[in-house]
Amino acid sequence: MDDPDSRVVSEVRRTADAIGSMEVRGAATIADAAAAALRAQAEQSDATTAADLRAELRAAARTLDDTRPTAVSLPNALRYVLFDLDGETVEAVRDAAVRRATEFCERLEHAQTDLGRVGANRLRDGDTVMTHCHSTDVLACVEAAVAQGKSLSAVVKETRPRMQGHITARELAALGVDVTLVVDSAARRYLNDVDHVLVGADSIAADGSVINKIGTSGLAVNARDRGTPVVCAAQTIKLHPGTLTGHTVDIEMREESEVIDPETAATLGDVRVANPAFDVTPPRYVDAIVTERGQYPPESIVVLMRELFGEATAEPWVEK
Ligand SMILES: O=C(COP(=O)(O)O)[C@H](O)[C@H](O)COP(=O)(O)O
Repeated sequence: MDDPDSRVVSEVRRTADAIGSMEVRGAATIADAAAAALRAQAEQSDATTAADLRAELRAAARTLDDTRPTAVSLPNALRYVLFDLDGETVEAVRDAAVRRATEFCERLEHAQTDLGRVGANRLRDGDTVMTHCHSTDVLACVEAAVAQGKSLSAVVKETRPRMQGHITARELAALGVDVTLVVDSAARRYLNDVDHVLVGADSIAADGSVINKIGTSGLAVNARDRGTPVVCAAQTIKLHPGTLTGHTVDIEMREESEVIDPETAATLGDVRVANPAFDVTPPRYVDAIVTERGQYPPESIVVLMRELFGEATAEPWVEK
């Protein structure tokens, strides 16, 4: 067979480009798109042997995995779809991949709904939350609380440099939440007025650290100083199995041009621009991690991780 990389279908390449350019963004949305892309690879492949189709699916998974490094939901999605493709015919492998991908996307949706119900229990009628970036898991909590008849307000950080706070503000306002948008540096000023800081996660490490949009850790430290509880809404797809065996989470560095346009940068002289996309909030600054399986103090998340992953962190798209 020719090089399996050359047989990756255009839908997979388009999805990979969309994830890399952040047209598709946010950990859960990325996972959903990646699973759907693998399904497309299985459906559209013209491989003639089961081994060829498996090699193609692995190549597609590598293409998707090479896009953004921090959200573990992406490799977790790929791992889920490629878990058990041992069939002896093309049809058997195709059916298994399509079934696993479909199942993954359905589970993701249900998990978010269940997580929303768990998170909503923390929110009381009349509460104000502060958000950072845009997280569909956070939105699910607020949406469930609103569905329970609670009236909520939100202070929304705009989240430089990509301004995902604008998406959050729009979506919360559409739910009927009373929204105040603030610049990131105004967050501390408003922490006395809020009842909860509510953030999402791209990865959760075995020690309970929360890896989320840059600025989360500073917000959490300030919240602790003010006595405001910090809650992280994260489906179990955000649990990072590699951290069980001591690996750290790779923090994505993005383009300078997201921070400052090249013309303005040129007027500054010899200045370097750094643009880390995520940071690590240590568990001592996080009060609870809300998952679809209930709420956990960050220090006990490792128990759930062992239950879900065992000690196995094999990556089936890496050729052995
Ligand atoms: O940090 C971000 C998004 O960063 P980016 O915009 O760089 O992808 C979100 O808080 C998490 O991904 C969780 O999102 P969700 O709850 O939707 O999975």
